[in-house]
Amino acid sequence: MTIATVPGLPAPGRCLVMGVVNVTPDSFSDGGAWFDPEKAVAHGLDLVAEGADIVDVGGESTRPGAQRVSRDEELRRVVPVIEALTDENVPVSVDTMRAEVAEAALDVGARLVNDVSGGLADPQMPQVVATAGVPYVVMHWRGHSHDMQSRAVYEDVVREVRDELLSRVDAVLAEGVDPSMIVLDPGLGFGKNPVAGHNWSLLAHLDALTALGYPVLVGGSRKNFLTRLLAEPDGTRRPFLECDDATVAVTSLAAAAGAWCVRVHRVRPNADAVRVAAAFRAARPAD
Ligand SMILES: Nc1nc2ncc(COP(=O)(O)O)nc2c(=O)[nH]1
Repeated sequence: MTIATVPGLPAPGRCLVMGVVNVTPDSFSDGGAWFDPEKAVAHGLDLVAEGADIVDVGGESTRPGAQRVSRDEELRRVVPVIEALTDENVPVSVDTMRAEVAEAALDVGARLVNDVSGGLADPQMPQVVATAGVPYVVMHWRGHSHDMQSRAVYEDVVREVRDELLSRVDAVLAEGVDPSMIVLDPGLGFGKNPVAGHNWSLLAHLDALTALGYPVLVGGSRKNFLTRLLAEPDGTRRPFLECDDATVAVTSLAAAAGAWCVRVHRVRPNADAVRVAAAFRAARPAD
């Protein structure tokens, strides 16, 4: 059982750990903590010291209901942070839906483009990625945050997410993106109804995506499906910042199921979890 690799990124024989640096005032679980560029850079370096293989830098909150930030504001937020981190040889991915932001990030050394819209938000994105020849995360997405939850309706969420991702893959391949550079992501929390269990269905059937032959990235860290699962008997939701232990459990499950990478806010415990999962997978006969 090998975990797929992506050229130009670490291939340590285990699930990778992508540490999150949101340079935003309003991301759902850590909004504002790293809005100051110096704090953002220091946090990124801390995440690498804790074991992050990649640092994901984003400047636009994608929490449900969020309004978009301007291109110029997004550029102002992420480019200096990415440049400072790449100057320290940190492998950085840029979390953006905008081709111009991706281009600017690649120009200052970002090594991967993480596009939550899978190329739907900006038709120029696939060409930017194809020209740069860098890994491209194509996440399942059904529209911008302000109304994405209205689209969280499925007959069969696993089949529909798989099929919609494959149609995005066809679209970006047609724009010249190299198939070896594509990473798929089920988009946990994006246009998925936590009450309907969509996120758990996708996690429990990750093989529907890993079987397609592309590396799979899973981003479940601190998300609503966890705050709901861990709610008090009276329904009071677990605070986001108290969902890091549950996130580690999700990491273990995803990595054991063959995920290429997990995207997390707390790195150290998840870096341990992917090593546990690698030992577990190595002890099982090849699937
Ligand atoms: N590829 C990928 N990127 C993402 N970017 C942001 C968020 C939202 O979480 P955050 O606001 O805590 O960063 N989730 C994902 C995700 O699940 N997958």
